[in-house]
Amino acid sequence: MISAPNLLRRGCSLATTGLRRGTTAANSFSAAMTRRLRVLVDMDGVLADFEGGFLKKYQSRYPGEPFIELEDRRGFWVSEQYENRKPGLREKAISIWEAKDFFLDLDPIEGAVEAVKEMARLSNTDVFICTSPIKRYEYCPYEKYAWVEKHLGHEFLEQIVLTRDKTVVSADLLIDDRPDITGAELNPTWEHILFTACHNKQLLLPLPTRRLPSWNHDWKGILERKRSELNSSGQ
Ligand SMILES: Cc1cn([C@H]2C[C@H](OP(=O)(O)O)[C@@H](CO)O2)c(=O)[nH]c1=O
Ligand SMILES: [Mg+2]
Ligand SMILES: [Mg+2]
Repeated sequence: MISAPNLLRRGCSLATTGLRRGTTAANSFSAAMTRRLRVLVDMDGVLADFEGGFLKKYQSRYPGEPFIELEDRRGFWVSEQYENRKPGLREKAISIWEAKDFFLDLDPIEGAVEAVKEMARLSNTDVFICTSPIKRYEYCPYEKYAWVEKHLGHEFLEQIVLTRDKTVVSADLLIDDRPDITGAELNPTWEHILFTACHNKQLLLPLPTRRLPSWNHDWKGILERKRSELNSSGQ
């Protein structure tokens, strides 16, 4: 059994106050406390349609160049597959997401806005949007904030975590379309849930990686399973 001070340190909230007579302090504390679930939700490829937005702007800027249909996309990096298709396309691809308004104009992924708003309303649940800016920083960081305000509302600006290294952010779950998420922390606290995207749909995942195929699938079930795992392991 974890001690009450320990539970407090782990971020539990007091659901009720006061100890009832006839119960031990430890029992009262564990009954009265609820462990909050912290979920990181990635932005590009999970909330914002990076791949669809890229293809649309690429085709209109470079109408004479070959392009890759979304169903034929393979590998996380768009620029690598374009360069393999035709040498020189790497720079053209990069020019698309480095341009002004690329990140701001991205359409929301189907069901994402409703799902994340609903997730944030769940009790004992904290949701953060955890997203990596590109290193050309003229537009991208600003536009990511502006996108969140436009689609999720002003209050969601409190929930943004901008980082190039998601492994140093502590949480219970990270819902992200990138298959290989590595960084300075070799043992991130979160469990990665791979959000299915055109570039990762054919990948065979190393066990025990789990997928969320879309926002129309049972994301609540994934959160509830995690919540009960954490409760039963006493974390
Ligand atoms: C270059 C590139 C970036 N991105 C996204 C991932 C990062 O956002 P996010 O962490 O929100 O998924 C961001 C910077 O690399 O752009 C792709 O999804 N595919 C790409 O090919
Ligand atoms: Mg992503
Ligand atoms: Mg909540």
